[in-house]
Amino acid sequence: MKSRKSFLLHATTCSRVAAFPTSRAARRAHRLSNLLLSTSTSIDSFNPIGPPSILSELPVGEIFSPPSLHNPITRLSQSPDLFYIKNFVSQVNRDVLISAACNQGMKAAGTRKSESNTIRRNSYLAWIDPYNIMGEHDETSGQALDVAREMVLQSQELFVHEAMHKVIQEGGRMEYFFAEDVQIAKYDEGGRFDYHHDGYSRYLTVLVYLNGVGGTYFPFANLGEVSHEIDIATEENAVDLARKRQIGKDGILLVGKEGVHSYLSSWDGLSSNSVIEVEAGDAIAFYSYKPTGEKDWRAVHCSLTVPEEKWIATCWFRSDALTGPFSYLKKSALLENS
Ligand SMILES: O=C(O)CCC(=O)C(=O)O
Ligand SMILES: [Fe+2]
Repeated sequence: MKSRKSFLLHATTCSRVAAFPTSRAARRAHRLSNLLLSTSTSIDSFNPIGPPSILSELPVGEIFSPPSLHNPITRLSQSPDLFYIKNFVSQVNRDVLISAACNQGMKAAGTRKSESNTIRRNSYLAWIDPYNIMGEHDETSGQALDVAREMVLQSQELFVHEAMHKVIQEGGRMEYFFAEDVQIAKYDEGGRFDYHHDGYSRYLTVLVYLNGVGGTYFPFANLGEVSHEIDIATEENAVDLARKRQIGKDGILLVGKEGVHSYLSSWDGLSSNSVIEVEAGDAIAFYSYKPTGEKDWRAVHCSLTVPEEKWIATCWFRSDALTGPFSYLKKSALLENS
């Protein structure tokens, strides 16, 4: 159980290590101890870079139907947090995104770590800026902007924690997150994206299957609260541990029209909880950081080698403040002001 005692422990540890001016830190510590007496929300259970309250309380396997949307959301995993959204983007809108990406000319995918890519194979990218800052577009890309903007707004409404938007003064708003441009990715037959963490302060990912081909695999999904080697892993051994997991038995594999046989050589040990069927337009949302602001290696995932052309659209939400070195203190401040 997360107790008040553990709150105290963290609060003291943080103020000792952080290079904040002492007087300010002392005032903060004082306010934090008052807070401790006045609220039942503990710093450990408060996670603004996790799901909003309504979703964080949803048990694994249960469905939530948001009033504003016809699309039910199912929780697939807790720790790492992973959700599945039925029919998130309509066929017309999916076609718009694909056409706009083709018109733009897709570029072979690199990663920030290397241009000559070894972790991605046969995959191509285009980016759509929902706010069209560059200002020029033809008709197809004009429609794609609207679709991308809708996707970002819906995603943030459903999956960004309420504490990440603050009203600062009457009418004023402060946001502790930002959305990247929407990425459209295409994999040719034989394409894949090896195990990775989405990284770079990307704490929330919303990924839409545009043509009904899946292949996304989360090797550590549903590990639950039990501690595991992955919790003390470094980036390199997180990938090694991921490779030891058994697809179809451990974690969760999202499979589309290509069928589960595309990824499994044998049906032995196949567990029905470990395979989720997706259709074109469905989406997943997952969170990649721990409440402390450190990377959560449980969120490592990949796209397995796909047997046919695959299209996805992805929106990443970032928070430099809450995933940076002082994230814990900033989180405390958010809790204090909430
Ligand atoms: O293609 C997929 O299923 C996963 C893609 C992914 O993990 C990424 O783009 O970061
Ligand atoms: Fe990813």
